[in-house]
Amino acid sequence: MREAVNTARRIVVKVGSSSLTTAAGGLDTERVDVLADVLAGWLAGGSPGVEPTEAAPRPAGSGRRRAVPADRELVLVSSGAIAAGLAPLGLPRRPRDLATQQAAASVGQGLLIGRYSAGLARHGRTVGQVLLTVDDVTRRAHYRNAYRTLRKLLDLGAVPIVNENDTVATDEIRFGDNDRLAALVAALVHADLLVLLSDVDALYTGDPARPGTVRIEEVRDEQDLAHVAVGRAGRAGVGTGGMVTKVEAARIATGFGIPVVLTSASLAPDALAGAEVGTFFHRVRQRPTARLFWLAHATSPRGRLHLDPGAVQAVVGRRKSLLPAGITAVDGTFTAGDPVDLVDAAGAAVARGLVNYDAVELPSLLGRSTSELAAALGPAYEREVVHRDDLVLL
Ligand SMILES: Nc1ncnc2c1ncn2[C@@H]1O[C@H](COP(=O)(O)OP(=O)(O)O)[C@@H](O)[C@H]1O
Ligand SMILES: N[C@@H](CCC(=O)OP(=O)(O)O)C(=O)O
Repeated sequence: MREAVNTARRIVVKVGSSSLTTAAGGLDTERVDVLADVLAGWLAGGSPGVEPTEAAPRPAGSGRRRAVPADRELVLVSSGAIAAGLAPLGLPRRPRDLATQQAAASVGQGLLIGRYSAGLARHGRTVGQVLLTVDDVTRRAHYRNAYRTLRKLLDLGAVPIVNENDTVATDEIRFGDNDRLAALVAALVHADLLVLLSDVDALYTGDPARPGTVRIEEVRDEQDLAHVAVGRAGRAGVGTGGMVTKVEAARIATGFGIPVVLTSASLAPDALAGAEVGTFFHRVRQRPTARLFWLAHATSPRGRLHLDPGAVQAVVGRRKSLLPAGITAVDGTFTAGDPVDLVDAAGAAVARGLVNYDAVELPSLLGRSTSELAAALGPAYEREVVHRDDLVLL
């Protein structure tokens, strides 16, 4: 039994397109219903899977509805909009071009959320659709807004169902995969557990279609992943990121202190009951503050500050603030307060931080000491370019 699963009170469950679609294409309504039953079972505090899963609708408030303890909260991140829109639009396979994907998502998202609404209503649960773009979880003002909406839905006892807002997301600003989005949502709501459900029951040492690969039961650190061939999306042809994005999502979540279970949708009842199925990623002990986590994983840097080797050593090795003297060049257009990357001589990003100057101010300050700047320009110029409290190492 997994203690971290059994004690989790607020969870984020992400389900992939491959677990929600039929072999012929289109939404597998039966599988959506089963998932809704399993999730409602977990919310009700019982052993999921013991909860009745009959397909027939049952009136809300009927005698069989369980009392709902308020201490369990669930956010569902569901893919499947594009896949669900294919059959209704007569599309034989997942389109490659963005416009057709957006059209399919537009049709499919409604069908998807409609089915979840009906499925969870059978258990007296209300769902709320939350469609997010990258900006909503990367820009700080939006991030707070997204948090407030999710928090309010949870407070009102609803189940937020999140997906990327595919119909407006362009190639440039797209997440493209919901695994990373789910990890960011888990961090956003301070979840106790992230559950990634796919069409494969666990992370394997290599492509599970090949003979000889074995299930990885748990991952404690990067060492455990050293010999794993993490591959792209599966044969179903509807998923996007494959294991690459799931392992990346697990890294993000565990780095925020959130353990992750990766398994198949069909094993979800066992996984949620704490059984040792799938792959369990242990949390990495050190938990950054929410603000620094946001800085490392959710922001898009607005510029780059090039550091000389001494400044890299000071910032990375000694955790010092970045001063103008150690900067050799500046790229990008940013204003004070924006996130920027600090890069070494080879151009590799070593840290990210909130900059204290506008981009236009910096060139004339580079290479000069703070005391020299203060004497020449006034005490306001004594400030660090990036303060160490606003810095996170990458
Ligand atoms: N090392 C691995 N272990 C498990 N699955 C893997 C591995 N490498 C690649 N895969 C593939 O990743 C697929 C799951 O990813 P994907 O198709 O994107 O699913 P989803 O739609 O659930 O996000 C599996 O079907 C499997 O074929
Ligand atoms: N937003 C897209 C999901 C893209 C995606 O991440 O798919 P998947 O790899 O199946 O989780 C959709 O709803 O179709």
